[in-house]
Amino acid sequence: MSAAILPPSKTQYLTVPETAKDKASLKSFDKAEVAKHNKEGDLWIIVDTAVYDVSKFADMHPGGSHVLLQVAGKDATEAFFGMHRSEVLTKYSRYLIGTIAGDKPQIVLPTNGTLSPVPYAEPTWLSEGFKSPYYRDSHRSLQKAMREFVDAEVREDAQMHEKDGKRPTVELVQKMGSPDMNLNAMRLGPSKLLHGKKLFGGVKPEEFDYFHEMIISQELVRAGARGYADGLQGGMCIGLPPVMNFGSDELKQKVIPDVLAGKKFISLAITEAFAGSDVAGLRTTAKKTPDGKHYIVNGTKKWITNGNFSDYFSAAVNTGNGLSMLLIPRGEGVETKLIKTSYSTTAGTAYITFDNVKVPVENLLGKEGKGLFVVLSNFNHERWAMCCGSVAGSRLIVEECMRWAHQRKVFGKALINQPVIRAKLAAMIYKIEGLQAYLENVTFQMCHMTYAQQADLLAGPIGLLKTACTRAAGEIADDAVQIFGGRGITQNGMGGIIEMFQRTQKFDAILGGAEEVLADLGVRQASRKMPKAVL
Ligand code: HEM
Repeated sequence: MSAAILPPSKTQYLTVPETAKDKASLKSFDKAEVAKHNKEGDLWIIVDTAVYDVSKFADMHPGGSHVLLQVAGKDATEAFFGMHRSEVLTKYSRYLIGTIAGDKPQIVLPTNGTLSPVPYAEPTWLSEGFKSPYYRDSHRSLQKAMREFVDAEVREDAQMHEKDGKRPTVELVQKMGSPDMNLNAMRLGPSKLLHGKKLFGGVKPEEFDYFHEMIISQELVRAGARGYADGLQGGMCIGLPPVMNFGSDELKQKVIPDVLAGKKFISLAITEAFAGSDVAGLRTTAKKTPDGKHYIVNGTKKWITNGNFSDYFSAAVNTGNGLSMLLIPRGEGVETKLIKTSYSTTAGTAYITFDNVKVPVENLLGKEGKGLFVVLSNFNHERWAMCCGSVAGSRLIVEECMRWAHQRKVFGKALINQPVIRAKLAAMIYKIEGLQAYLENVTFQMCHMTYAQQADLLAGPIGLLKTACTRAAGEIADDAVQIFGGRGITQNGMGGIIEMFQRTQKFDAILGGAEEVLADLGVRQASRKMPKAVL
């Protein structure tokens, strides 16, 4: 891998008046003119040199009209930024009527695709002045394209469905799967599926590596909706690889193109109420019919991501001679119902019952009784992908805390002036910086190892990395809530992202292998490689 050392993509920021839809209609006022509009029904305020006529809005203001009347006709900048995210200004720009003549706005807002200027909000390789040996031009162009795509097309859908609990918009998934983007296929890592395809961000199929995949995962996290992140093809990322790697050619032909195009949906159905990480304890059975042409499947599955809207289930079943993997299409005898978990039902997390489901033997994935191998074969990749998301999620929290610590004033000064707050920020920062470096090292190894080498050498390190990520996420969530106070446990407003994170960070500590199991795996693997000679 060549060490391309390029400057990060340019950032672009606009002042609030510059983002107004109808800039031409904005007028120029002096402060004395604004001061005249200081009562109910005629209420103007100034926020960062922009003048808002909130006369009609006052009664609808979620914080009440009283607080607005207190600053009527005045500069309310400080009061405003103690209570709101800056995005509120663009969302309500319809009340913007002008600017204060001669004053220069201080607040700037990012345009779509922009890198954050907040220190530690971006990984080192995207921070101005820093270098990294891992990333080439194609990584940078993909990152830029992904950031723009998430800002322009994913975030709104994510925020809407995180709240209403409905599945991610199918048209968006189909767009991601279109021949112009092929983003769904890219989310499955470097594979034959990419050959000859046009890839998003101008990446050439032959240069696509795990760093590209990491960029996709980390950028999607910036939509700030944990349930939605799993809802948006989380099932495909783990449910399709068993078909890709162990299905017959006919099965692949039938299933893969439709799933990648977003016409059909798939999930991985392993866990049961009876068994989570203990895969050997599964009770779903598949018995062959006397003519040997079908399996009859009976049993249940629980916590199946995307299960509620999936057309296919890559399911672990007991075939009497051990565990086997079977692709079960939705049909007679398959029932799914939503489970309400701590995150949004947009993820489609389901409880599934298989009641005498007839499945053709051709749907067997791999060999009968050798399903454990199929299950294990994608575990490293799945866990590594979860690490990518977890680190990016934690980083988003650091960004939020940095902003808030500088914005929020208590006891007459900004929070950042309190040593106890700085100590919490320091602990957050060194955790994410350490974890991103750890992740990049593991990713680099993945890029340079065969599949067999990865299985031999990386299962332990990835298990430990995932444990480190999720332990850190727990501590970061805890510190973030303390920094945000009541807002950290309130879903709307300033602390919304913190609240979401503290409520959902545990998903990564449980899904894809429980934290304790993976930590133990890491040490057991190391122990197995311990040379006798040094004892
Ligand atoms: C252009 C002017 C304003 C707009 C469009 C606006 C909009 C909003 C919105 C959308 C919320 C809901 C929470 C959120 O999404 O952040 C809110 C809450 C609130 N606003 Fe405003 N606001 C404005 C000005 C002000 C000013 C000047 C003050 C104080 C003097 C204020 C005080 C509050 C308070 C106290 C809350 C409740 C916060 C909480 O529950 O923690 N607002 N405002």
